[in-house]
Amino acid sequence: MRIAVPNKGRLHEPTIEVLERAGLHIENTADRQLYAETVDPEVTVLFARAADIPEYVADGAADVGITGLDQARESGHDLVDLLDLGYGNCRLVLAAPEDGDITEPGDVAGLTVATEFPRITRDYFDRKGIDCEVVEVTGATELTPHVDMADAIVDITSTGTTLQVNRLAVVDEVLASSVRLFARPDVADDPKVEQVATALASVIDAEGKRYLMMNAPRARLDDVKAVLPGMGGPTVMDVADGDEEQVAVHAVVDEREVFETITALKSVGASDVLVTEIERLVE
Ligand SMILES: Nc1ncnc2c1ncn2[C@@H]1O[C@H](COP(=O)(O)OP(=O)(O)OP(=O)(O)O)[C@@H](O)[C@H]1O
Ligand SMILES: O=P(O)(O)OC[C@H]1O[C@H](OP(=O)(O)OP(=O)(O)O)[C@H](O)[C@@H]1O
Ligand SMILES: [Mg+2]
Repeated sequence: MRIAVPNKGRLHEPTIEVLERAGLHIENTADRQLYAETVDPEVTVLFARAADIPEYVADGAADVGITGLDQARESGHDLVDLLDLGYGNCRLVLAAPEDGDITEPGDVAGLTVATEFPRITRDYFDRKGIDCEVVEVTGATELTPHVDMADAIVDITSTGTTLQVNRLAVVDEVLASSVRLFARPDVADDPKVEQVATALASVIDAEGKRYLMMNAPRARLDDVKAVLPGMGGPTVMDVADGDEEQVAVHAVVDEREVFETITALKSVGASDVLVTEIERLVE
């Protein structure tokens, strides 16, 4: 099975990291190599531009691909969105000069909109029944309203800095995007594809979770359990050195609850509390 992943740009590093954490270690990647093997002999990685990945998957050059939802939509290919990987979060927005007359989508009627996403943009205006001209550019879209190339743009924003620097204001949201695992419809149910999706999901599910280990007085076990918000019940084990009074307790806790939980645990007699990260969580 082949997975297409971004070869450069902002999605490259986090994608490699999530694959590594899912246990799909990539072997001997010389920079800019097109293909790489993984520790799983059945899984090969194909490096491609984020924008080309939907095409690679649709054509069968790869079976699944990791890229932004914006890229999948722009490609127009029918792909199955298997999993949200939770990074590359951004919005495609309609934006126009701050001090101009465009304050709602309808104001663009009869005018020109520049974008790197012509298909998404045309679909958006078609759905709204707004007639405007869409011109495709390949970068620096934010400049076009200032050089009389366009009246408005449809472009990616996340922090809003680029729009602000270019004195553009958001008029409407066109699409909320994040990085997804996509499959070609004919392989979406393939056991190997499901195995990869499960492994990647386990990484996402482990994020923001911590594993707590502690000793607790056996007599206060119910109090200890009561303050552990964890998933399901905690694991309780006898302590090996034969101290009958103490048990070892392990639990998975939301990262945001760790601080309060430790305070509460101490107050019910827990000691030697260890907090560790979780690499994967297969539910
Ligand atoms: N500012 C941003 N914040 C979050 N996600 C973003 C942002 N810009 C782009 N993305 C996401 O990353 C994807 C690829 O963008 P990126 O800039 O990494 O690639 P690129 O511009 O195609 O790179 P290159 O031009 O170097 O090939 C976008 O399609 C979008 O899903
Ligand atoms: O809201 P912001 O946080 O400012 O992010 C938005 C900017 O990020 C992307 O550009 P990128 O940095 O990928 O540069 P590029 O145009 O070279 O792809 C996008 O094309 C916007 O220009
Ligand atoms: Mg970019």
